[in-house]
Formats: sequence, C-alpha cells, structure tokens
Amino acid sequence: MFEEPEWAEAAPVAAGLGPVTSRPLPAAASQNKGSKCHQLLATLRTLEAASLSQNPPSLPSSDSEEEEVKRKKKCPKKASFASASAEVGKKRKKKCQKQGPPCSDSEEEVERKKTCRKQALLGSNSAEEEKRKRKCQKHAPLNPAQHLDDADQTGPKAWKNSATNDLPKPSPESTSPKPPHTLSRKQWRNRQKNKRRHKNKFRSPEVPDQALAEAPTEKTEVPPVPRTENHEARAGALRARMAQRLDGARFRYLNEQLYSRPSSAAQRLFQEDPEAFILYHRGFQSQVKKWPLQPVDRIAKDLRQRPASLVVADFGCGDCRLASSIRNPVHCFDLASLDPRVTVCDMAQVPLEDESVDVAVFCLSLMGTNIRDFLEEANRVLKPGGLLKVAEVSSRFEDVWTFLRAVTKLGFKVVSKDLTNSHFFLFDFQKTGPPQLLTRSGQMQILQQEEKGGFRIPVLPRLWAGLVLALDSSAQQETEVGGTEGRVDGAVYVRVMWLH
Ligand SMILES: C[S@@+](CC[C@H](N)C(=O)[O-])C[C@H]1O[C@@H](n2cnc3c(N)ncnc32)[C@H](O)[C@@H]1O
Repeated sequence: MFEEPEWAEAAPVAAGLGPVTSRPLPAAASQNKGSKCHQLLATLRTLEAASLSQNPPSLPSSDSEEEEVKRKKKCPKKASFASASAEVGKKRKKKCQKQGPPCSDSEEEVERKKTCRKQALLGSNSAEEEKRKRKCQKHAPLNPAQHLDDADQTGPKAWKNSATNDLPKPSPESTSPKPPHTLSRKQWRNRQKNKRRHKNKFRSPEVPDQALAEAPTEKTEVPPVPRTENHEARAGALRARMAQRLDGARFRYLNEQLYSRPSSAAQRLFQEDPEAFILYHRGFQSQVKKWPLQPVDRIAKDLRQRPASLVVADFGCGDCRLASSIRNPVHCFDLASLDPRVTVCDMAQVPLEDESVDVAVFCLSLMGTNIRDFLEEANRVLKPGGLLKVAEVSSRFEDVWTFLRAVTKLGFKVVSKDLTNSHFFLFDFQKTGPPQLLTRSGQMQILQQEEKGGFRIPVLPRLWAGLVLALDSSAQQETEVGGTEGRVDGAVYVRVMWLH
C-alpha cells in the first residue's frame, strides 16, 4: 500500500496550488497492483494533466506530451471543458484589454461591468444606485493572478464549481431584455434635484437659532414661555421707566424750588420730606456724571495744591465728595445729611466762629433768592485774606461782570476766573474785608417788597436781580439802577424801592 509520507514528499509543492488532489504515484505501487492499477493511474494522470493545463508555465509537470494526448482522448469532456474555458478566457482577455480593467467569467458579467462602470461615472446616489454599486464591487475585477490561483486550487471538480459558483448569478437586470437605462448628465442632475426636493419636504426647516427663538413654534416640543412671565417682565420694565420719569420730574420740581425760593423754604421742604432730599441728590448725580468734568473735582484738585492744613468750609456739600477728595479739615454744611460728616443747617447761618476758616467753597450751591446771605456768611467765617471759591452752572450767567462787581461789593476781590469749561464757570475771590453794602434788615425789606411786587425786574434772572438789589445800598429812595452799576444789556434796568 502507498505510504502517506512518500506521497506527501513526492507531491509537487507549488505555491498557490494548495491541496492538489492529483499527485504522481510511485512506480513500485503500480507493479504490485497490476494492469488495472496501471490503468487507473494513467487515468488519474490524464485527469491531472487536464486540470493543470491552465497552470502557469512555471509550475512543475510530471506528464509527457503523449500521455497528455491520451488523457485528452480518454477524458474528452473534461478536456473540452478546459479548452472551452480557456477560449472564453482568451475572449475575455481581449474584451478586458479593450475595456481596461480585467473582467470576470462570463459575457453577462462583462455586460454588467460595463453598466456598472457607466453608472459609477454618472455618480448615482440613490438606493438603487447603491445596490448597483455593491454588485459592481462584488463582481469587481480581481487580480488576474489571484483569479487563476483560485481556479487551480480547486482542481477539476472545483473548476466545475467555479464554472457555476464563480459565475455571477444572473440578476434581474442582467437578464432583462432591456439594457439598463443610463441617464444623461442633465437627466441625472434633474433626478438628483427631485430627490433632494423630496427629501427636504420631510426635513425640518433649517432656520437660524435666533429666528427659532423669536418665532413661536407651535410644533416644537420646547415648552412655551409662560405669558405671565413675559407680562410681568414687561410690567416691571414699564414700572421702572415710569418710576425713572417720575423721579426726573420730582428732581426738576425740587431744583426749581431750591432756586426760586428763600433757603428757609428749602430747609422746611427737606425737613418735612427727607426722601425728597435723597431723590434730589439722585437726580443731581445722574445729571452731573454726564459732564466731562465735575466742578467739585476741579476744586479738589486746586485745593490739593495748597497746604493740607487749610481749614475748609463746604457750603452745600451734598454727599461730601470734596471732603473725601482732600486731606484738609472740612466743615460740611447742607440742608440734609447724606453723610455723617454733614452739619445740617441753612448755610445762611452756619455754626462757625467769625474768621475761623481759610477756604469757603460754594460748588453749584448758590441756590435760593437769598444768595447774598450765603456770601455774607462766608465773609464772616473767613479769615482775612481767606479764599472764596465759587463754581456755578455757566448757563446761569447773563453777565459775568455784573456778578463779579456785586461780589466785590460784599468784601471780596476777584483773584481768578475760569470760563473755559462748557458746563460751569469757576471763580476765586479773596476776602478783603466786611461787606460794604446794605444791612441785613434792609435787604430783607427789599426781598419782601419783591415778593409783594413792589418793583420791576424786567429781564434780569432772579439770582442776579436779587444780588443787584442787595448791592444797591446807596438807593435811599425809588431808584433807577442804570449805567455801569445796574444796567444789563443796555436795556434792562431795575426800579428799586429802597425802604430804609
Ligand atoms: C447741586 S448740589 C451740589 C452738591 C455738592 N456741592 C457738589 O458739587 O457735589 C447743591 C447742594 O447745596 C445744598 N444747599 C442749597 N441751599 C442750601 C442752603 N441754604 N443751606 C445748605 N445747603 C444748601 C443743597 O441741598 C445741595 O445739596
């Protein structure tokens, strides 16, 4: 009997052939079995030769040409099958050479590949196209060497199998009498457009997030913002706006009161309604913070250049911004208190000793109809040669010179004036001595007269009119204040009824 190892050793080992079923038999075996065995061996060799007829030339072959012919005669079917497949292979090769890439096993296959390639060129995206692509990939041309190796691995039986299995199963497309419909580029584009339209029909519209947020989306699952919240927010905003307007109106009203009435009236006002003072200051702050420069800051800057030992009196100090900005000792006076440093009083009468301070400051605080009282009080508390600093809203001045002359008559000389700022004027005076003019009682009489309508002040603003009247101490009787003294703009005069 044949020994397995001998068979195995003698077997042609060819890479890629794998488990070749036909192997050359040793000569000793054939002698023992007789002629039947010899015939069988011959048959096997014939079969083997038939199966190896397609092998690459480099493969070893143990059969002679004669045996080959015999084998072919004995196994005509197998041989013809092999030759037929060889012929088909040749045809295929020719076609493939024409078409470029290598092809598969049948004419049908070739046709299918053609259509596949066409479709691939058209770049179809649809599901149908996808299927076709997949088929194309399935039947994609293999490496020619690999293809041949596969055939050889399986031998004659497998050849049969390969002839059936490797051949692509006829698909409905390939078997249909009509060739697959290929689209022109234009047709294909239109089809793609239609598909996209169709898809977009069922897709949610792509809109910017903001638009989504603004637009009420009934179909979305986002819970709608409760109307009450919106309503409350709006109501809140409206309330805030109205409150702001109301505050503005109240500020304007209080401001008017401070300018148009004597300081005693303003004092009563804030005593009765302390909130009004807070409101007034809130309004003032919101106005003055819009200015390019706050006058109090400018005054503080000036004072910082002077000795810190100078005692300062701040008439109408507000929130004590000046005291906070300098190192000097500061007496803070106001009608109400926004800061613990404030001494609440009417600045017409401050609780300070005569000639006790070095600097007196009026920063936007010359309010009321009795400004002369404030200036006279400043004169009283200032040391001789003391400094008076006044900052006032520039729009209040019709004639700066009239104002300056009036102040000089109250015991001051002008040191400097700064009219450059768009919002306020700034003046420095030095105390020269006591006020030269009217007695306090005399002035009061005039103011009372004014309130009774005892004389005309046609054009002069109330502030300066009161000052002019107070300065006209020489008038012992009804006097027309004119010339350099009282005339303003050449046409304005003040008829003074001086009651001594
Ligand atoms: C426009 S504010 C200026 C506040 C501060 N000087 C500033 O510049 O920031 C005027 C201040 O003068 C105060 N005032 C007006 N008349 C006054 C008076 N007769 N006595 C005390 N303070 C007075 C007001 O109450 C107010 O606080």
